[in-house]
Amino acid sequence: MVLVAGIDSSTQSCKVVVRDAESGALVREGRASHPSGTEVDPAAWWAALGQAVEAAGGLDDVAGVSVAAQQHGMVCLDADGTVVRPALLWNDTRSAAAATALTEELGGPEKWAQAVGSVPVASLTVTKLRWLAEHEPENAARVAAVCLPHDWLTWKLAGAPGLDALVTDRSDASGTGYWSPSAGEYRLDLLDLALGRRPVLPRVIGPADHAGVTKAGAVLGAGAGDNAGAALGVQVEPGDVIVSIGTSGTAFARSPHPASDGSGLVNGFADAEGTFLPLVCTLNASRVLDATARMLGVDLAELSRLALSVPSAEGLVLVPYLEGERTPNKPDSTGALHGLRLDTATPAHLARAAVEGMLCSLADAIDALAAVGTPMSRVLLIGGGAQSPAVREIAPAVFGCPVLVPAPGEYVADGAARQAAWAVAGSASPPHWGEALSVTGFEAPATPDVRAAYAAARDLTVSRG
Ligand SMILES: Nc1ncnc2c1ncn2[C@@H]1O[C@H](COP(=O)(O)OP(=O)(O)O)[C@@H](O)[C@H]1O
Ligand SMILES: O=C(CO)[C@@H](O)[C@H](O)COP(=O)(O)O
Repeated sequence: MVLVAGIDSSTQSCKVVVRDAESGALVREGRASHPSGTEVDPAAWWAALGQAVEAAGGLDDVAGVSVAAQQHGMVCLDADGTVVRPALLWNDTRSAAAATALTEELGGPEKWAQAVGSVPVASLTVTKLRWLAEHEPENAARVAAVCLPHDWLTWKLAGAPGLDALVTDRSDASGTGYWSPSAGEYRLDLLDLALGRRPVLPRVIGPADHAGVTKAGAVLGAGAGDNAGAALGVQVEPGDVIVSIGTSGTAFARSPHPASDGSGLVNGFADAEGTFLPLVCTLNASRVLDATARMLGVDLAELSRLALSVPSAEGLVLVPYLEGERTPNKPDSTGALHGLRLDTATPAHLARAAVEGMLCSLADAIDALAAVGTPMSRVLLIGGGAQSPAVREIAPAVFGCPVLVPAPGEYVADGAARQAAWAVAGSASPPHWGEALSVTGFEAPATPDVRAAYAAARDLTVSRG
């Protein structure tokens, strides 16, 4: 049996799956936690990857490995390949003012959407480089190469062979803000605009190309951004919209055409199969449930039970912008509770409002995807938050359509493993694994009143000052 491994280095943890390259059958798996915070020393990801690999029984017997990871994080290397400063993650909002300035300097949001498919917000790497140039000029001067979390981990797995060996893939390059998905080329002028010069950038290789070999001789795949990895892992079909509830909330679909949305709501990313992946991303998803459970002094299972113990939050609205927000672009916002009455001041109503508020922000994300013409025939719910019974049952009511939940799994790591199998096989398209995706369907009458109450409340927030 030929084995392949897939790695998901996500915001909260590192997950490794080892699968049969031909059938896709799961052979073994492992995971390890990442530190919290919005800036992280990449060494912590490398240590977690080592632990997760060990928990998965090692990689000495695999023929191929690919890494998918959280997108956008700025990893700066000096001329010796040493990390210059802790990586600024996708959910770090300190570069919000840089995003506004860059947007104006190029001539407005529409110009950026045309240039690179996305309008700068604090999440995009290009804004983090501008922040570095302005706030840490000494560190900026030491930067010899800039890469992303998955690029850096792939390079480490290859033995960190020199800056010229850095590679990335289309999906993650498309989240930098200096690579054009429609042209398939870096926009070095935008790198100049942000940083004032042009450090080494990873070479962008094709979806089934080889990024090198590991010490043990396994082929390294190109890797991917985690959402593109999930699309590969779910074996997404035309018309599928994937909604992922992890640290980030995302809604995305594969598309044959690049997206360009001057409103900034939709990111016109590339996917990991040679086409495109229009995507909307929020900063507040599963952690809204974690935080509400903490406030109520209960675990996630009890939070879910409480949320389902009342038929509605009865006008209580939780605006979920606890980390500020990316979509809509409100980096300085805070969360809020509106409509509180004596009779709704109960743990059950608060639990319900948290689930509904988080889902309403994702319903807005689905609407934004629809507004750029994304075909939608079914909605699939994945990510850690999709394990919550309350999320599964309330999502179809808030989204106003049936929701399918695939069997629990590590779909990002699975996508990376499928890419590794593709790289090993050298075939024209990725291998088809197994039967049709096993899903459970959830349906509920639509609750437009919940969306309306949320729409009336979502802008009523105070800034974090
Ligand atoms: N049963 C559950 N109910 C609600 N949330 C859950 C449940 N199980 C896991 N989660 C949430 O999933 C999140 C982690 O999901 P994951 O998709 O791995 O995130 P990331 O990819 O951002 O690291 C955590 O915030 C955790 O609270
Ligand atoms: O910024 C984005 C997508 O644009 C996020 O989706 C990150 O890629 C982090 O993903 P998770 O760790 O939450 O899965």
